[in-house]
Amino acid sequence: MPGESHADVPDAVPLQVAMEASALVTSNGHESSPSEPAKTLTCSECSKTATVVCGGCWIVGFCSRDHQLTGWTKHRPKCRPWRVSSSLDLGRFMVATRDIAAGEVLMKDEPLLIGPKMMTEPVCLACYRPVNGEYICQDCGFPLCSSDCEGTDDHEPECRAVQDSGIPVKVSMFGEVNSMYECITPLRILSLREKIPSLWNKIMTLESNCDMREGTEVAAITQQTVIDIIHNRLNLEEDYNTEVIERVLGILDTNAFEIRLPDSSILGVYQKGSLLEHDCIPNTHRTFDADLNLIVRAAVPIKRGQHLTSCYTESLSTTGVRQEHLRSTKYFTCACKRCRDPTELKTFTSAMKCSECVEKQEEEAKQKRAAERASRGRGGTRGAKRGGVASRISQFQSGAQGGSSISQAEEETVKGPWIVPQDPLSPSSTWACLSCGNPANDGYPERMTSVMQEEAEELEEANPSVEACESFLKKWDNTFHSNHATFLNIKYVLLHLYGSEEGYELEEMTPIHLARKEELCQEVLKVADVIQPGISRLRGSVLYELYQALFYKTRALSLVGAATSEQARRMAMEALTALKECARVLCYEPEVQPEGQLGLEAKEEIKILQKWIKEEGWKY
Ligand SMILES: C[S@@+](CC[C@H](N)C(=O)[O-])C[C@H]1O[C@@H](n2cnc3c(N)ncnc32)[C@H](O)[C@@H]1O
Repeated sequence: MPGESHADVPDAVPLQVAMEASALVTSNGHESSPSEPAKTLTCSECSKTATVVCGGCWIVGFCSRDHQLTGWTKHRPKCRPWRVSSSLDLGRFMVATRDIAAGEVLMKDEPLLIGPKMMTEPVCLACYRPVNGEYICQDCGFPLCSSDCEGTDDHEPECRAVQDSGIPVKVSMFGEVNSMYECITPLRILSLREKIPSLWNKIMTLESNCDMREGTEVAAITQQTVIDIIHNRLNLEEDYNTEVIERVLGILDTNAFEIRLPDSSILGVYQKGSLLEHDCIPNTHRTFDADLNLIVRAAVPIKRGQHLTSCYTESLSTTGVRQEHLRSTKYFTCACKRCRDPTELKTFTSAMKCSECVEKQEEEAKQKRAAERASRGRGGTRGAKRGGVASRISQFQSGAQGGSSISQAEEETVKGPWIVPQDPLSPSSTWACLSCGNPANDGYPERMTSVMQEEAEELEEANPSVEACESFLKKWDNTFHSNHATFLNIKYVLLHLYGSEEGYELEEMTPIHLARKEELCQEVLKVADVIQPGISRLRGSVLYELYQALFYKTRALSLVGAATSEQARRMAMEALTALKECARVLCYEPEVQPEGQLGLEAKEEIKILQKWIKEEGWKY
């Protein structure tokens, strides 16, 4: 159109280039290739033979750049770098139609419906802040935060249903899960059938897994709670039969996203977002904006033809836990490359230690040390052994020179003394040691893992301290791999406590404690880089802590003259690299979230750190 700005119109890609890339994708053997632009592709403006395709989607053709520009207003709402495909195994899924850069927005999706979580403590049914019963809705009795939240559209369905039942709700326990809330989000969906049929129809297109859900424990539990409340407490049996409620429950189980708000979490149902396939190593990253739109970005570069994936489960958990969660709530067995590999891509996040092999290795190491001592006694280097603090500080300095305290982990091979499931996709798999091949006793890994897991949960709930976390790790160190998911969760807590707990404030921390903080950050990051690569909140928040550990370490060692200026410069540059990566990774997080705030702080601190490095006189 004359005078219209074309600043946001994607490039025109010559048809030949698009076709060659398409052939490349197919010949590279990616799981699925995008629909190749047909040789007879026509211009979507004038129907002449196309010579270019839109560089935003690589799907729609034009005869010229001019027609691409004139057609942009029409094409723009549909222009996206992915298309929907389907298969028998996966149902519908999304495939990249062109190469996508990390950070690129793949979709912005408005919520079809928002509601409280099924298992929630009482929250305001309009703004979702936790409530204490001081204010209740005059019409239905559900607690709200104030009169401002009364009469909102969101709260209308349950409010009307309770009013029609003639018996107001009475919530008397606060701060703990209340079963009355389980029916609210399902009821909000059900009410759309009459109120907004177009929205209802969209929600009904989502996968419900109803046939798989039937007869399961999850279905039995919801029968007792949700269906009973809707039928018997709210007298809505004639409006909503069991079948339709179960379908809605299935849709919620399968598709609802949990949205973190500053003081609570809620559920959101999204149409496009629901088509993302699961992978335990996702290639997309999601956030929610202030209007609760779902924003999905590429977490890593994505190649044309690759599926777009998201992680439906807790990625910092063992294969057994992830598989069980996916089977019982999403009704499929994940066969991603992490799940299929007993070592989980050498992260060993489910592995136990084989005590016999460890003892054997320790004995061999002892004999090797003794032999070395004997050879030193015959004229080798004298006084090489330095114990305790001195050795930790020297380790700490060598870290600054490019060595790493986790180099042992670097050398880990799939032949280590690690007990892993032989068939990780089977819940009844046998476990065996990768080194000696001996199988573990039946059920032993599962029992030990759940005992440790329970203890870790108690620890996390009890406001843990540095001391408590360290003794937990020490207690289980002989039984589990140091990258076990439960260890990593405790290490994540611990690396934050070093630097914040009273007595461990950053300014006060000893070099040894700073070294420990750095070591913990490196250990968690090393796994996070594999299981949550690229743009990830986990990586971002650990990188910030790593920057702090490195910065204070540099300062502490420089102050006491324990680092040469070259070493100090190198450590400071490492701190700067961690900080820059942290800012890059967290720049997409909403400001209302702690990670968003951390990203902003990181951005500011980059300038301060650069100034400091300059003032210290180190070149960079
Ligand atoms: C949120 S939906 C994804 C969209 C869905 N495929 C559809 O057609 O509507 C989740 C469901 O998709 C299927 N699914 C997603 N990821 C999968 C995967 N990695 N392997 C097998 N099935 C998967 C499962 O049926 C799962 O319950």
